[in-house]
Amino acid sequence: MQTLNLMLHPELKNDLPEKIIQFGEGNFLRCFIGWMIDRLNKKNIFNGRIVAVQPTPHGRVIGKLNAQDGLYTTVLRGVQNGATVNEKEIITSVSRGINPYTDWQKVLKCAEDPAIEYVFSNTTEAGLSYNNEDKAEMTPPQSFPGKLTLYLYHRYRYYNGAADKGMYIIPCELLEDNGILLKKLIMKYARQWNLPASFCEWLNEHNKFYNTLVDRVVSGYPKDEAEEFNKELGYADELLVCGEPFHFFAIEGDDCLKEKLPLQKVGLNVAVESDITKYRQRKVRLLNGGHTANVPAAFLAGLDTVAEMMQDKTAGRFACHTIREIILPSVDMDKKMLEDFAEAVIERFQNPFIKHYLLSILLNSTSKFKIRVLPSLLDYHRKFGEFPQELLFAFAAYIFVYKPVRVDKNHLYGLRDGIEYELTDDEENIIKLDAAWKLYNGTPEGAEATAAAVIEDVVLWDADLAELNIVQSVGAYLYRLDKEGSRSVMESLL
Ligand SMILES: NC(=O)C1=CN([C@@H]2O[C@H](COP(=O)(O)OP(=O)(O)OC[C@H]3O[C@@H](n4cnc5c(N)ncnc54)[C@H](O)[C@@H]3O)[C@@H](O)[C@H]2O)C=CC1
Ligand SMILES: O=P(O)(O)OC[C@H]1O[C@](O)(CO)[C@@H](O)[C@@H]1O
Repeated sequence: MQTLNLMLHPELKNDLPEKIIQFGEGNFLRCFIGWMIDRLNKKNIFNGRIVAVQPTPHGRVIGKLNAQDGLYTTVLRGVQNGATVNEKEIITSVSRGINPYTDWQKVLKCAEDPAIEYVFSNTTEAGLSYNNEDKAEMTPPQSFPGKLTLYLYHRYRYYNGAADKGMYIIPCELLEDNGILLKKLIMKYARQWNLPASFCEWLNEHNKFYNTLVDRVVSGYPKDEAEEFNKELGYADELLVCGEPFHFFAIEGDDCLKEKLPLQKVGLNVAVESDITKYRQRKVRLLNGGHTANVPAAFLAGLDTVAEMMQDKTAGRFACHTIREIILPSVDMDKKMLEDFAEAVIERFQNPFIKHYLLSILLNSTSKFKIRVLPSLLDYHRKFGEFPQELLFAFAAYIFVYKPVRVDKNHLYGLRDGIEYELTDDEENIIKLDAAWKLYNGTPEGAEATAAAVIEDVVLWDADLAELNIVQSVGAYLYRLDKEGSRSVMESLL
């Protein structure tokens, strides 16, 4: 089988100028930014390509990307507005990849190119951070913000701080106020490395950092189906990336960016607005909260993926009910906007092509519960004067998955149907949950003591939940989970 490249598909060659430098070459960026820029180019709008830079020394993508002349395939599969979507497309918006650990000068050369005005990134949440060991003399520094500092400093010097040579910097890492954070990190490097104050002024005045929120589930390379894809497409593509049709990109920005990068013009689901808080809240509460409120109970009921959860007669109905009837009304936002988003989330969760494991979602459940579910529990009470039983049960189900058979630092091992499973969370959280479960002696009083130890821990929740008087109810659900099992409790709540 031949590999996808320009020899195989010479008609895909284009000579569009490079306009974007992108830190990251992972699945998400290829199926989101690369795909969006391709959409623009195919409509003759942006007419520019992306240079992708590998963020860590251990990348395996750049070699393949260059061997394929920057080409790769996106496969978007799922149900959207009731209709089945199955779109396969060769993306031609990436010109080349650079490994900065062997070719740092090539990266700096891009900083000299006046046409390259945009920076995109997705280096995972871990990548948007400061590394004390980074030095200005390194070629390159380890961290992404360190690399970008030197990149921008090179551009600043090359153009003598020209006002019109600043960059549009659009990080896509899933962190609140990611643009502000990236700018802070760059400023910190500039100070730490004693770069001139005039460089910081240039950064401040002539470069724009945007906060964003990205949303699309990208499952990556379809290992189990690679053979079938190769046969169907007529070539082998090691960078083939699968994702869902749904996509949403919110950018906290102005009309200037809307005009320069007119993503909406080609029908992309993009919002460029002065405040993106509502989009973040909508996603965190309904999509991520929809996961965290339902996944522990579904996992305890013996299910393994989100699609399985949604197909299950009990867990699926329970998840839809919790999202539509409990979480949604708790959020203060335009009702129609929330309803549309909730229906889209339910459809996305039902996507049979995406294998999203419940155990992956259970990662760091304590902080997830605090940020994603607790606000819905509290807001519902504030608005309707009572606590929703579904979320009290969700609280109990979260505590129940942490019932340990043993713990090891930041890992906790539980037992489901006689088989061990592994959860990962902060070590301090694991210690607390482990200690709370030591209070359970198989009685309703023991379950209440366990619930109290978790709920009344002010550090876990950054709040004093004792005054809510929910311990008794959560304790009772905990006891029922132990005696009846998750499925039976869910059924009783429907
Ligand atoms: N796959 C998805 O559905 C979505 C993923 N995301 C986020 O995007 C990020 C990347 O996901 P994928 O592209 O699916 O994964 P991937 O494994 O394909 O790509 C990961 C990328 O991050 C870089 N990276 C990893 N650790 C790093 C570090 N410590 N410092 C700097 N760079 C680092 C890698 O070099 C690579 O470029 C994740 O943090 C994820 O939360 C966001 C929305 C959807
Ligand atoms: O609820 P979790 O575990 O964060 O998973 C959320 C999923 O939704 C996304 O936030 C979609 O944008 C992805 O990062 C992830 O695949």
